[in-house]
Amino acid sequence: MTTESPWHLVFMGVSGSGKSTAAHAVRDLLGWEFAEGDDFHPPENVAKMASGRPLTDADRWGWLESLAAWTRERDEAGQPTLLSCSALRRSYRDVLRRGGERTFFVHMTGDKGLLLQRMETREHFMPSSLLESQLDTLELLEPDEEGMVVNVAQPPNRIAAMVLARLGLVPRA
Ligand SMILES: Nc1ncnc2c1ncn2[C@@H]1O[C@H](COP(=O)(O)OP(=O)(O)OP(=O)(O)O)[C@@H](O)[C@H]1O
Ligand SMILES: O=C(O)[C@H](O)[C@@H](O)[C@H](O)[C@H](O)CO
Repeated sequence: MTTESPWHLVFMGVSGSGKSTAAHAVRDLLGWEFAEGDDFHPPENVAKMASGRPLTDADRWGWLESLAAWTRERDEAGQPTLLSCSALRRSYRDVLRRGGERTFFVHMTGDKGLLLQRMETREHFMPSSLLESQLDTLELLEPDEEGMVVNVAQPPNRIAAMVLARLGLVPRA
């Protein structure tokens, strides 16, 4: 009997696009282990963003590697995962795909006005002034990348249901 590789769902998109919220909603349905990408940033990265300066590729590589390593560890143990990570560029997603064969990206999108409004009404180290550079850096999923696009202007439980339906996953009892 062959065992299929576990799924690794990465909720991607610019800051404030609702990655963590959607991932939590999916976790509530599936019970899979979840990692918040922001928690893996070294303190220098967080300090840089908090001071209103965007990260560079060089700032991001080590962080992405640590996320791929977290995923890979679980992949080898046969465990599916959920991760929130901006994964803005194709090359960043290439690193994350090393975490496991069945990596699937859920790209959270929304109008800039809505994202700004949501960023401004939450407590977070990321200033809304960085949204512009996040949008400039973003590279959309390419046709050969496994994933889907979801508009964040709908309730988290509906987003979660769409993700499960797309992958044929069934909520735990
Ligand atoms: N589907 C939704 N409906 C209503 N509000 C939402 C939705 N998704 C997220 N929000 C709100 O928008 C804000 C940003 O959401 P969230 O923290 O999940 O985004 P994020 O992409 O993980 O952000 P970051 O990458 O900056 O940490 C939060 O205040 C959250 O409650
Ligand atoms: O690649 C990046 O620039 C970072 O991941 C940011 O996106 C933040 O970590 C996150 O969005 C914080 O809110």
